[in-house]
Amino acid sequence: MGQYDGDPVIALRGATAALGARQVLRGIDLTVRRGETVALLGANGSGKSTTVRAVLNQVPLTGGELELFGTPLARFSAWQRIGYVPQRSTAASGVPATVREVVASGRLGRRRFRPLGREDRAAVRGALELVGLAPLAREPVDALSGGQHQRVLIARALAGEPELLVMDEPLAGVDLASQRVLAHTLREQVARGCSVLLVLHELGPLAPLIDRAVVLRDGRVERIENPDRLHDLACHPHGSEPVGGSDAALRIETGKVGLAAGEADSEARV
Ligand SMILES: Nc1ncnc2c1ncn2[C@@H]1O[C@H](COP(=O)(O)OP(=O)(O)OP(=O)(O)O)[C@@H](O)[C@H]1O
Repeated sequence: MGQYDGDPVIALRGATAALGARQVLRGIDLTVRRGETVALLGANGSGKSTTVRAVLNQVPLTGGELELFGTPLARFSAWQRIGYVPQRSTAASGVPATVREVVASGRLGRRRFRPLGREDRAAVRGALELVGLAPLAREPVDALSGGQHQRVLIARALAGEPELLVMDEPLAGVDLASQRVLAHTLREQVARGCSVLLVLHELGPLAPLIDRAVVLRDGRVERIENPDRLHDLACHPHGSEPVGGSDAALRIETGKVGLAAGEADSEARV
């Protein structure tokens, strides 16, 4: 953690999106800079997953702009630079596969259907070790617990050696031991310069790793919290105690961050 004057790896400005007939994102500004770890918080249905899926181009924007690694979405194709751990999914697909095979599939974007080379094998091995699954590498994924599945999905994302890691509720259904493994893993990723965007309900053991928490409400950014407030947020993740009142404009970090509803500042490091 420290100063983040690096280039934005995610720059989402004024993003709006709909699911079916429902307007789900109502003007989201979100910037994640190189080396930064940003948490998206908010109540159920506030739009966290949709924001993440918009960043990954899984949900089309109806308005606003998205740049990834400085490139407008329409021209962006380097998806192998991004590792994604989806929400509450399982690594088992019904097709028999070992832990190692699932993790190795995270190299597909890098090796473009060539057989696994030495670098690929080293990356897969490293990812398995990082999440503590090396001893289970040959096990069928179907035989794993929920928390172990989550570790497989994280290892799959890490195997691609991403520059940006996007995780949707990586702590969901994960015991404390696995949460600590995840905290260790994230720390390692950040140490090698990776940027991280993660959806969380509770900060838990990840709290010390978070540089900024962006709290969503009803498809908008309600407020942003810097590390000083993260301890309180760990106790009140859904903003039961808004700082300065929920309508007040919070001035954080550079002093440019206007957070009152409808006051999203495109300069803001939101
Ligand atoms: N396929 C869909 N069609 C219509 N509305 C949807 C669909 N999927 C989600 N929504 C609605 O979009 C809103 C935002 O959903 P989203 O999953 O982004 O919220 P979230 O903040 O990630 O919630 P949670 O914490 O429960 O995961 C919710 O009100 C949800 O009901």
